[in-house]
Amino acid sequence: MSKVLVSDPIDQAGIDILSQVATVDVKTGLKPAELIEIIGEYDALMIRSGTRVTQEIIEAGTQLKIIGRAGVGVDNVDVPAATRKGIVVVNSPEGNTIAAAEHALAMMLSLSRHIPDANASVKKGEWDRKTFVGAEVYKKTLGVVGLGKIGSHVANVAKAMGMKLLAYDPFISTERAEQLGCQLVDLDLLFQQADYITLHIPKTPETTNLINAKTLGKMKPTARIINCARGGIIDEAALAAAIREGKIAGAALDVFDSEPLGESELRSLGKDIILTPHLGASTTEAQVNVAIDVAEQIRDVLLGLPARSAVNIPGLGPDVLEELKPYMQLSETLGNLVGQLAGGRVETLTVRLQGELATNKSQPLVVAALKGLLYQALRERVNYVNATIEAKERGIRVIETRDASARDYAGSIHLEATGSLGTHSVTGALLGDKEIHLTDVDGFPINVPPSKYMLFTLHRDMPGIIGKLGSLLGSFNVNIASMQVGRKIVRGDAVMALSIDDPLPDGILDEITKVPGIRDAYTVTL
Ligand SMILES: NC(=O)C1=CN([C@@H]2O[C@H](COP(=O)(O)OP(=O)(O)OC[C@H]3O[C@@H](n4cnc5c(N)ncnc54)[C@H](O)[C@@H]3O)[C@@H](O)[C@H]2O)C=CC1
Ligand SMILES: O=C(O)CCC(=O)C(=O)O
Repeated sequence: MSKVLVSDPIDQAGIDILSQVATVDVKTGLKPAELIEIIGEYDALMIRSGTRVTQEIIEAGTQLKIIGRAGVGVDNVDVPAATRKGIVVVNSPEGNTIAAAEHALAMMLSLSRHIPDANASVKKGEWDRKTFVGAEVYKKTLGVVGLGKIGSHVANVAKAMGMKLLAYDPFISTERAEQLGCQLVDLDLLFQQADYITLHIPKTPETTNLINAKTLGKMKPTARIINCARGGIIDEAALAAAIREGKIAGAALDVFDSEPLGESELRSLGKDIILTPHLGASTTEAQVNVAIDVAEQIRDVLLGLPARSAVNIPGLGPDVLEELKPYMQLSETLGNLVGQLAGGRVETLTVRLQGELATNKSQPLVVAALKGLLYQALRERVNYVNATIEAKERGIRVIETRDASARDYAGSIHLEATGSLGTHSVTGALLGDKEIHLTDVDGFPINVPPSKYMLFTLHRDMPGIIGKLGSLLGSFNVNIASMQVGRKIVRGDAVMALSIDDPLPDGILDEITKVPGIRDAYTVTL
């Protein structure tokens, strides 16, 4: 049974899902050295923002197949190091969207009305109504930096509160911004005009210290900044100075350059600053959502299935993935089969998507074909993450083609592998209840479901040949489960596909090719 380590607190709903397929150890608060010491035992690691998964930890995770981040940001995971080792990194892109958006909105209102300090004052026994006079958000301008999932929800609610909305996000369209009631503007204009600025962007080289002494200098003295995105987007020293000097009115921060927040001037700015300990996702609902979302993906990957929100493989929406999953399995099976037929080193793999599949996203199907192709060489070390890199490193040239006119089956995949021992091709489709069928081998039409052990022969279509092969296999105690011949013309060349119950004993292939009329024989394990 697989083993999963959960190294940050996650909801029991996630543990229950993981327990369906794995032994789950929950060990929170581990020091890096302690994690390095034990990570080698585990197939999967599930974290929140508390665990920093460094290259060292990834190197020590010799069995690791997947790292699951129960949340959005994966900046606490060395994703390139994981990718190099073929480890899938998954997150929960939407599970805590509402929680984070509501936290940002709560921060904005709390900051405007000094709620935290007023509350603390009353709890101390005071009744001070003068100090805590606030400002309304109604008819004020909110500048949303990053109009993704969280930024969009914030914009929607802020619009309902009567705020005027400006947005800056270089990666979204004017139409999308307009749908959300936002005017898309450049950053300078947003800084100059906004009464409130809320950040909903990832931390990247471009966004690091986006809010600095210079940009703070462009803002209104009444401006307030909310950061529930990532620490490091704001230069904290510059922000503290700007508030202290009255260059802006205040800030509400949930995230910090270094967490937990240590000694910091930010703590001494009174009612003009609100600080929360990275609570954006800390709602019961969000924690259930992210735990289930990520645990399901870990379960799927441990069962050999693709993950729906992997950050280091081609991104696919859950709907698309659901539709594509059976075809990915088809493509992988065909890749494995054609790799074994080709035998030696494959130099070129041609992937042709046919019929209805011709209009589909090809990248996941190509990756799946490569995963299958490389399986014999790399076994469990090849996966959806590293298949492309591994193929590239082996110098395998990949050609993608499409043929929408191929109409034998609704959608089919044709793979052709050319290598040191020649060229072989296979085609497959999903029939009936999405069952994989091989529909062509080396240009000969067949219709067989693949089985674990198979034998393929290339022979002359002539009387007696099937009987001779059957007797030969019988003499080696090999039981044939099914057999089919594919031929183009009577008494011409033909292919025989046999499903057998056990692997072929050593030496039998040579005997098979000695049968008059049989030119070649290939044994395959799928
Ligand atoms: N405080 C907390 O507990 C939580 C924080 N977060 C953080 O919130 C942030 C936003 O998350 P989502 O909305 O889910 O992400 P998202 O990916 O849906 O949206 C991010 C948006 O930022 C935009 N963007 C990227 N680079 C930009 C740039 N240089 N300038 C302006 N816009 C840029 C993107 O186009 C995208 O629209 C992330 O940093 C995430 O880690 C998310 C959940 C909880
Ligand atoms: O796990 C958490 O509480 C932090 C959430 C977060 O920051 C994120 O999802 O990006």
